[in-house]
Amino acid sequence: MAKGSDDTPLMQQHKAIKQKYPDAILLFRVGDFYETFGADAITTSQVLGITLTKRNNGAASGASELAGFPHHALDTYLHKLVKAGYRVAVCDQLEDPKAAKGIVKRGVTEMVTPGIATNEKLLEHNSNNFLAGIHFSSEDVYGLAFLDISTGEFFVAEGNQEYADKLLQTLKPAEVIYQRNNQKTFKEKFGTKFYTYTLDAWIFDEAFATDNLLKHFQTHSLKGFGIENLHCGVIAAGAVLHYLKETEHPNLQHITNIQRLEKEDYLWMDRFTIRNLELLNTGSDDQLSLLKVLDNTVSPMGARLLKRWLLLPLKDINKINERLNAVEYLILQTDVRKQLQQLIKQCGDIERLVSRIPGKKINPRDVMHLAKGLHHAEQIKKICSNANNEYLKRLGAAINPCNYIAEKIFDEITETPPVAVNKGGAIKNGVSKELDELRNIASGGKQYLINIQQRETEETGITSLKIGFNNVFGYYLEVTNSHKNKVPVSWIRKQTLANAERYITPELKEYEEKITGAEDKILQLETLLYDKLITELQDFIAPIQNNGSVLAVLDCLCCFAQNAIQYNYKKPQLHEGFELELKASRHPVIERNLSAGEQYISNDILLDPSSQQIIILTGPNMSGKSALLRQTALITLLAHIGSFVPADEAKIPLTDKIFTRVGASDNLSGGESTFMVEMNETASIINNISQRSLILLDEIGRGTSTYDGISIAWSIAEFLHNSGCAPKTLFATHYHELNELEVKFSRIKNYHITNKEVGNRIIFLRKLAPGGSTHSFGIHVAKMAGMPPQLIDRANDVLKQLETKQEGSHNINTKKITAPQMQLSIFDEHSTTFAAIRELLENIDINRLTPVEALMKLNEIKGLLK
Ligand SMILES: Nc1ncnc2c1ncn2[C@@H]1O[C@H](COP(=O)(O)OP(=O)(O)OP(=O)(O)O)[C@@H](O)[C@H]1O
Repeated sequence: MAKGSDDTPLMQQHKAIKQKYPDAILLFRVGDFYETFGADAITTSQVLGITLTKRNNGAASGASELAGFPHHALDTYLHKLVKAGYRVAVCDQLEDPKAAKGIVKRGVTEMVTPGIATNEKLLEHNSNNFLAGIHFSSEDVYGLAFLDISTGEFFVAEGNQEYADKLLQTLKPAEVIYQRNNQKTFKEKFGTKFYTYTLDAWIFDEAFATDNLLKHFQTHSLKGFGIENLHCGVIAAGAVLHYLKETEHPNLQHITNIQRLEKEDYLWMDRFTIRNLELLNTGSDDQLSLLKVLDNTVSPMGARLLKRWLLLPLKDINKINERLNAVEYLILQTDVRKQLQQLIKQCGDIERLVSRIPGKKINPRDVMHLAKGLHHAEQIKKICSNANNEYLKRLGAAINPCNYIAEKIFDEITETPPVAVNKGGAIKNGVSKELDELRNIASGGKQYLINIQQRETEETGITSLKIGFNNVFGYYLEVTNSHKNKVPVSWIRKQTLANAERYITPELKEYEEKITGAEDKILQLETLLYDKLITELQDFIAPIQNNGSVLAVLDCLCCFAQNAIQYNYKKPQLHEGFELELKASRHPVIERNLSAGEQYISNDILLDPSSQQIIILTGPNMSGKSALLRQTALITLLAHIGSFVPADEAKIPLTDKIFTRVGASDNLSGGESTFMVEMNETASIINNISQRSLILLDEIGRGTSTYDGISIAWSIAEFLHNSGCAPKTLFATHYHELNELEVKFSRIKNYHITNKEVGNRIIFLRKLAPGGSTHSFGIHVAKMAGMPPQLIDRANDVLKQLETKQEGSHNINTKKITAPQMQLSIFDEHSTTFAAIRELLENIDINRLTPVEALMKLNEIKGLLK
């Protein structure tokens, strides 16, 4: 504390602490309030909508801004500040103010930031809240660590920029920390959407990081975790642990493991694919995502795991089959599944409850919940051990019901304990002799007061005599004015009310001291006993946490079984060959979105690298091309997470990567409609394909002029065909010129989606059929839109000319097209309408015209006719 300062001692203390946390809002506990001062107060009052006042700090500094709120409202206000993007340091009183000599000792007990949140209000129960650390090496190697402090899950990974980006986009950390001098690079490589915080360079040092990890896990090497050769990953993980300590989070005993996220273990989907397939979000609230359709889990642990499974599908056929077989068993054994779901549901969020044990933030009600959860876990263990399925048996064996501590909790904690231990009544009778005695005194003392009241009433004849209590002078005897004259002289008057007087007696005071003394002692003793129990509970963190992970897996398996029954999904056959064969397959999300009475038309799909590697898919707008492409990818993905699939039969080859690319104009709402983006995205496929990849191209090339688009689409298809690794590809397009590819390349096949014209209407049959379609669908749609027949005839005419020209030359000049034979006799050649249409047509540069623009031009012409 600076001597000679004119600030009050309290403000000097505030200044000294604030200096250590300059970029955080300091919530400074003063009595029953958390106060903020100066700039912090201005921000806090704005964010929380609380009053901003001034406070006199001492002679020199004058007045400073002040904003505060009662201490019991901390949870509510803290999460608002953090949600608004602020870092908040909570500064508490570190000693009992009554016992303090001079100014109360204060210190920051916790720093809360978006990535380090344990408060339920800041967390979504079905999503992880990851803090990520990222380390950049001089080569293209990135080390990443992801830690969810609210569950104890800790992952580490290493890879190139694309992998780093994919993990960041997939796990969506709430906060990313990295080295201060990498600020520019981080923004260039990963964008500006993440909440970030930068740290000093010295923290990103391998020896320092290794030391941090070894100390934390209390091991001699990192070999046991299989991460010792992930040099950059270890640095990132070490930095994350350091950051937790720096932000006053020393109690990390629930972080018991660190897992390696190996790129090669998972089916790869880049972020365009995750977005295009609408796995997690659709961009519209009333549309379902795949996750929403699939998520019938019954616990938050299961919901969080399902999300991870969806984003990181397996590539190991044995592990996938293990899940599929367990799901099959749970479908057949409905009772087993229902019992498991019922029990898992009652267990609560074990992972998040456990994370509150190390800092002793777990309350008596949570502890009781945990003990009940352990009882349920024991029953789950029994059910799984009796199951006729190896994987379920193994999962059952992994559950540890921790009987000792569960029984101890049941023995010591009351059936319905209070939320806060200092409210009293958390510890059962019979746990401590001393506590029982004190409770007898407290309740016996109260009885004694009742006896005094009765005795004095009889002796004095004051029939209205009452014993009451207030905080100013404790217990008192209250006498209404009509009985005032009967009051004995030995009573001491303390208060006069409108119609009564209040008195105390020495006897009353004596018992009062006994009672209140006992009550204080009871609370102290209960807190002590509770604390002892929690200390013991700390030894069980690892097994309880492991139970949480096992329950999450069981929840997901039961959920898959339930989905299979409810949605009529079938077991896929994973194989190590390359053919993909689906019988009567459906789109899992669209079929759930259909209105009553509508039915999803199923389709057979075959992709075989030796004969039908690439399918060119044509069909009118809205016929179902994109749906067919996506259902192929989604079924492949579902099979790789161990789920049954929406198809009567599905032979799925082990797949290493799924790529989907959508032609730019489909992405207009995402603000990424440039052709450049489309080409960038497609280029990354070309550079990453393998024999086991599945590629979906939806109208690639349409972001540029027709001829450019066709040429690019053509050459991409040709490249994929001749690439040597024969990746399976579905290519939806409106360019029926691409049907020519089938003639030239042996493994490219044309398919179309059927439809039927009935009068003025088009009926979508939505069946996949061999052969390309040759229709000019744009003109067809114009006809459906009600354009005049003459105009449609003329459009067909122009189209024919264009097609003839195209066959002869690729450099069509619209100016050279023969002037139309005027059939639009309704116009006088010299009329203004005719002139306007002519000018419009002459100004069209067909080379640059996309199909959508052509439609809009037709619409413009129609407008001129009115
Ligand atoms: N097999 C099907 N059964 C029932 N409805 C379907 C089917 N396929 C698609 N649909 C419905 O048709 C709509 C349009 O499908 P989709 O977007 O796949 O058409 P598209 O041919 O790709 O159209 P465009 O060429 O305009 O992009 C879907 O949103 C869905 O509601």
